Amino acid sequence: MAQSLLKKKKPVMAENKTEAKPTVYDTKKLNLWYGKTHALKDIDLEIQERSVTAIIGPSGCGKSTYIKTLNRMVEMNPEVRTTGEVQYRGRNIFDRNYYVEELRTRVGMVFQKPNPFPKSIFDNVAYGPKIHGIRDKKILKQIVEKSLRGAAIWDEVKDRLNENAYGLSGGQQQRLCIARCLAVEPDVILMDEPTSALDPKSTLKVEELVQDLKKNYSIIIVTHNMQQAARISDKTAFFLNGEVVEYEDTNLIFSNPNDKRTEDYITGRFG
Ligand SMILES: Nc1ncnc2c1ncn2[C@@H]1O[C@H](COP(=O)(O)OP(=O)(O)OP(=O)(O)O)[C@@H](O)[C@H]1O
Repeated sequence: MAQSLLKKKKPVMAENKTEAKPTVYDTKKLNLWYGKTHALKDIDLEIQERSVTAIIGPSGCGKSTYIKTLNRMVEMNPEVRTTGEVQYRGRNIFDRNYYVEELRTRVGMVFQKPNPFPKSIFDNVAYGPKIHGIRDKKILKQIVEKSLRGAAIWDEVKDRLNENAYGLSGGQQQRLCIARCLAVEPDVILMDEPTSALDPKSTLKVEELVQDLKKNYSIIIVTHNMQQAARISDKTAFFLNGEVVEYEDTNLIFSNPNDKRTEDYITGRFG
């Protein structure tokens, strides 16, 4: 499949490495069980701010579970048990006195299938700020415009803000969901296969948007599409059977992987 992604092996030069940025998430020896299923095993990952981190790996290897742990969404399942730490900006999110609401305000999420609310385009974006107590119509208008511009969809919807969001195309709905995320000014955006339900043109738009958003946000994206990981991410983590096999600068992982299993996966030998 992705043979072309793996260029001829070259010795790795230190200067090929991207410069380290401050850490936003530091996962230490994270283990997670769904009942008896051990889905995440001793995950150690340090994620840098204002960059795009791709999580790749075959189906069932724990990618979604990992990112749903970062905003504690996994906890909605009463069977889930975790050990280890996930530090967000230096604080363990599993600490008893860590408010999950606070975490979710800082960490937004975009899902595989666009999931706008059955409301107008305007109300979809204004929803979060309203929940946070913003009532002033002028301020809400400003937030909505800024968020829609930030999600590169303003020009397409500015004349139909009061129309139902369900009238938008799938790609537009996904960018609207990104705008809804931006409206509460998050720090991190988690994306779980955000383009898998989109056509190639909409996929390209979302990929361009992700590249643009990383100037201001830290983005962690699960993707099955290795070309996409290679195109848009700075670092890539390759998961297999609940473990991180390799975590490296994306250009290195796709040109000179350290582990044979990574090489086999990115060249399409399995998965
Ligand atoms: N709600 C759940 N209850 C029980 N087991 C689960 C649950 N969700 C996931 N699992 C199991 O945890 C493991 C990891 O699943 P996860 O969905 O995180 O993988 P994934 O890499 O995101 O897969 P895919 O690419 O197919 O979405 C799998 O063995 C899966 O069967």
